Parts: sequence; structure tokens; C-alpha cells
Amino acid sequence: MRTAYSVETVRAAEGELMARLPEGALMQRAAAGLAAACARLLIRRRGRVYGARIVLLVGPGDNGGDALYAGARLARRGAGVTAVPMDPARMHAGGLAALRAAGGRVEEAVPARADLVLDGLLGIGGKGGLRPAAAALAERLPHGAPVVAVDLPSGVDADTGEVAGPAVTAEVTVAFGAYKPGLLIDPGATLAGALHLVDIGLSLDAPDVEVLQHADVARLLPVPAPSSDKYRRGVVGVVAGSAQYPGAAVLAVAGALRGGAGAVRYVGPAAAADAVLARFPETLIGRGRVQAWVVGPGLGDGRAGEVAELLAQDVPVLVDADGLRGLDAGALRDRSAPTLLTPHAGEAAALLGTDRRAVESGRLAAVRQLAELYGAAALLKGSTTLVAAGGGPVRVNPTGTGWLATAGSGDVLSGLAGALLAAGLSAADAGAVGAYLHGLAGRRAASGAPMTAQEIAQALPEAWRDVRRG
Ligand SMILES: NC(=O)C1=CN([C@@H]2O[C@H](COP(=O)(O)OP(=O)(O)OC[C@H]3O[C@@H](n4cnc5c(N)ncnc54)[C@H](O)[C@@H]3O)[C@@H](O)[C@H]2O)[C@@H](O)CC1
Ligand SMILES: Nc1ncnc2c1ncn2[C@@H]1O[C@H](COP(=O)(O)OP(=O)(O)O)[C@@H](O)[C@H]1O
Ligand SMILES: [K+]
Repeated sequence: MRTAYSVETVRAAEGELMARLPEGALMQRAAAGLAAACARLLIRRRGRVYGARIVLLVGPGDNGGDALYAGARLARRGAGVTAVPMDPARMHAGGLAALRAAGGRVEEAVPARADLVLDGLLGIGGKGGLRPAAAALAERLPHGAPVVAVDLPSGVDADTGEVAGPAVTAEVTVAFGAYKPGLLIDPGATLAGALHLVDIGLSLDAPDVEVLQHADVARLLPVPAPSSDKYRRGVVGVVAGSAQYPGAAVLAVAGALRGGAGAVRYVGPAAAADAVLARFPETLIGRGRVQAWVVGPGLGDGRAGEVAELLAQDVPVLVDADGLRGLDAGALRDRSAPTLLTPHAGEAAALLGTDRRAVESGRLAAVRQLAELYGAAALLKGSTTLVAAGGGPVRVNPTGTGWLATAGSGDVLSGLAGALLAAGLSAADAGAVGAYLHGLAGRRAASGAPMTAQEIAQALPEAWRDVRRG
């Protein structure tokens, strides 16, 4: 499990630790870890640190200070280090003195050639996108030189991953004390590249954000026991599709069958049921007992009554797509069985009474609000799918790929996550594990070329195997 902490939490932990340590000790720990990571990268690329040309982009705050002290350490190992300040009048004084003492230089223009660039423009004190002076430096990086971001790629919002203007794209980000949410959530996550954590001795409690990895997902997968029967494995009921959208029923059932349920029961119009049976003869048709319902994909208009009826039952329910229209927040909050809502940004905006742009620009806040307002687990689909529940850490899915943005892909996810609910996972776990497997299957199915939603479902068994192999 990878975890991340908000700027407020990190600053509080830093404050506590700094009060007990000599001045500057934390920055020295950070700079030592940063210099070691840079040295490893240089050795991998060119065999040694000695003789490497290193450019430091230096902002006005402590982020620039880290870069300067790390630059000094690398200069002492024989690298040629040039610092380029965002504002020559505002540079960390101690860091600058250390760099100069180690033989480093300061120049106003970014050198044309380098073996490595350290982005020390802005860290957790950065607000908004890069302002013009910083953007001008970031836009003139030496061609082909790898960029190591100091704590955070400059221009990325540490708490949300939002990028409000120009920003640095890093090959590696060396984070101090803790990952920040913006390193794990797109677009920030993509700009951050590979992540490396330097322990500076912070003590931190519950994270704000967490990311599951193979081992975490493997522990949650509902693998049948020797004594299992199909009812114990879980029966998932799918209420999806309509005369107009029969395909949604087929895709949701496909996801559910691959989701580890013992059986899938389909409830819907005859035309859709025929389409489901033609593809999946193992499907049970018509109402009956289930361990979880999936309701919504391709339902069409005017079905809110049916959705409310399912929500009145004391079984777990996943609500997606058309099922999300006109939900009664009070009724949802009163439910005692788990509920999982799986909107995309547009549906989330309608549920929150805001517009899509507001959701897109503040995805972390939006998913938390959804969970709170509806008293449910909320899975917000998109380039990094987020899952929130009960005020706990927000789960960020790391397996997504843009290839998943294909019609019907969400229908497969709802069937899959519904089957996990039926197998007994909590709503938050079903959402997070579902999104994880869905992303892996999408990568498997696409492997660099377009694929269809049906192929995502077909690749789910391979995704399970990948996860179980570790
Ligand atoms: N606080 C600590 O104990 C430690 C902090 N460390 C480093 O300190 C960093 C935070 O340092 P600071 O709080 O000084 O903040 P930063 O160095 O991130 O930046 C703050 C400065 O940048 C300017 N600025 C903000 N947004 C800008 C924008 N969009 N364009 C241009 N300029 C902008 C502000 O005016 C301010 O002067 C961390 O990210 C980390 O690198 C590490 O040394 C470890 C210890
Ligand atoms: N850029 C992207 N990167 C990764 N995953 C994406 C991206 N865009 C969409 N997705 C995923 O694709 C699926 C689309 O679902 P949805 O929006 O419900 O579409 P549909 O209704 O056509 O099935 C979701 O799982 C979503 O998270
Ligand atoms: K930075």
C-alpha cells in the first residue's frame, strides 16, 4: 500500500520534528536523500557522478534550498553544478553558500546541455500554476536531460494533483517524509514519473490518500474455499439495459460473471434478456434472492421507482449511470446495507448539484462530498478513479489507462464491482478492487491498440492471475 498525506498534515509533522532537532537538520536529511537518488540515476545512465553536468532550477523557498544543498553534495563528488535561480534576489542563503563552497556556479540562463536537471522551483509551498519567471525556466530545459523533481514537480498542486498552468514533467520525483496526494492523482501523477521516498523521520498517522498494490488487492480477492458453493460465493443481480440499450445489460453481466460471483441473475426487458442469454447462457433470468444488486447501466429514463425499490431492500446495492438520476440522499443515508455509487464526472456533478467542470477541477473534494452527502461509498470514474467512504482515506486507482475510455467500459466495471460486493467485500473494497482489476484488464486488452468494452471483460481473468501472481 502506498500512502499520501496532505500538505497541512506534513507541515504539522515537520513542525513537531523540527522543534526537537537542530536548525536545518531536516533539510540536510532531505538533501542527502535527494543527492543519493540523483547519484544513483547518474551512475545508471553514465557510470559515474564525476564529471556530470547538473543544472539546478532554484525557486525562492526551501524547495530551492533542498536543490542547492543536494547540488553541493554532488559537486563534492566531482559533478559540475550550475544553479539557475527563478529570482536571483531570493535564494536559500545557506544552500547557496554551500553550493558555492563546493565549487558550484550560479547563472541566469539555463545551460544548453546537461546530464541531469533538478527541479527545485516549487514544493509544497507552491500555489497555482508556475508564474512567468518559473515557467520560462521550465520551458527551456536542456534537451534530453532527465529531470528529478524535488519533493513535487513544480506547478503541480500538492494536495490534489491539479495543474493550473505550465508545469515540470519529471522522470523521477524524490519526495520528503511522505508522498503528497498530488503525486498519486492525475494529472500530477503522470508528471511525477517514478516515485522515490526519502525518510526524514516524520511521524504520521492516518493517511489522506492511499493506493492499493497487487498484494493488497490479492488479499481482498474472493477466491472460493474448498467448501464453497455458488450461493456462498455470492449471487449478483443485474438490473440494467432496456429495449433501447440492450448492450449495457450484456456488458454488465459480462463484468459480473468475471467478478467472482457464484451466479449472475439478470432482471430486465425480454429483448435485453435474450441478448444476455445469447452471449451468456449461464445467466439466471428474473427476480430472486441475491447477495447484491447492480442497478443502472443502460436503464434509460423513468426507472427511478425501480431503483428506489432495490435500495429499500437490506442487501448491498451498486448504483451506476441512469440509476443515479434522482437519488434520494436521505433514503440512502438511512440504509444499513452497503451502497456503492459509481458516477463519472458528469453524473457526480448532477448528484452534487454542481457542474462538471467543478468536479473535474476538484475530484478529491468531489468524491469525499459524494460519500458524505449520500452516506455511501463513492467511486468517481475518470483518468484516476477515486473511491471514498466514511471519512477514511480516499483510494486512488493506479491501474487506469486512457484506453478504458471506450463506450460500455463503465458497464463492465459496474458488473464487476457488484459481483465483488455480492462476494462480501465492503463497498469501498469492492469499488477499489473493481477499478484495479478493470484497469489491469484494460491494459491487457489494449496493449497499445484500441479495444472494446467486451474485450476488457474478456481480459479480466488475466488481470486476476496477474494480481494473484504478485
Ligand atoms: N518544512 C520542512 O521541514 C522541510 C521542507 N522541505 C522542503 O521545503 C519545501 C517547502 O518549502 P517552502 O515552504 O519554502 O515552499 P516552496 O519552496 O515550495 O515555495 C515557496 C515560495 O514560492 C513562491 N511561489 C508560490 N507559488 C508560486 C508560483 N506558482 N510561481 C512562482 N512562485 C511561487 C512563494 O512566494 C514562496 O516564496 C518542501 O516542498 C520541501 O522541498 C525539506 O527541506 C524537508 C524539510
Ligand atoms: N482517461 C482515462 N484514463 C483512465 N480511465 C479512464 C479514462 N477515461 C475514462 N476512463 C474509465 O473508463 C470507464 C468509462 O466509464 P463510463 O464513463 O461509465 O463510460 P460508459 O458509460 O461508456 O461505460 C471508467 O471506468 C473510467 O474510469
Ligand atoms: K519541485
